[in-house]
Amino acid sequence: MSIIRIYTDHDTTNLLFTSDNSSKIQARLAEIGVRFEQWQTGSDLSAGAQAEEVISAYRKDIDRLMQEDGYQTVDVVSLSADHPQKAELRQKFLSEHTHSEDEVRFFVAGEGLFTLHADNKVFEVLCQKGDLISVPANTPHWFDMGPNPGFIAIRLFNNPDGWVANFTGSDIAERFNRLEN
Ligand SMILES: CSCCC(=O)/C(O)=C/O
Ligand SMILES: [Fe+2]
Ligand code: NI
Repeated sequence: MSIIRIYTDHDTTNLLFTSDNSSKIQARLAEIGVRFEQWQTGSDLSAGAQAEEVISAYRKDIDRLMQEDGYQTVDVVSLSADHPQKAELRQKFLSEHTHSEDEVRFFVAGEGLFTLHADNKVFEVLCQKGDLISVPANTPHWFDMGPNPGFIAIRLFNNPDGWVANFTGSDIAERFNRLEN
């Protein structure tokens, strides 16, 4: 079940809103320009699946997003709990950062905690299989896959160079929830 929790950005105890209703999640994220959708997932791929397999299973959806929204490149992050570099990979996304381009992530399998910082608030979104979430250009955010990751996400970028993180230097992410798995 996908969940949103919204806090004031300077007080981790001040929970302003929470819901597991997808329309409410969508509406609250739309307020900060974030696209959230739930899609049917046809194929049963498991975390650790090869990128080519994931891309070919979702080729039609990927092509549609590329055509409709102008995304130029696609990649796959696919991680299971037996990955030898899971701790380093978790660390890579764990601090607040921005990207200079819009990006879309679609969860083909598993789950991950995306947290966006906008409008003096923190929006924690537990994304599950079937969830599509966008991260608008220059929106500070972080992502926790947890200590025992299990997810596959397709990422679409409109920058041909793909994923570049610009770290803000803030320690805000350390004060909010982490994913326990
Ligand atoms: C769920 S995709 C991996 C995380 C990622 O791409 C990102 O930008 C996290 O901030
Ligand atoms: Fe990011
Ligand atoms: Ni504040």
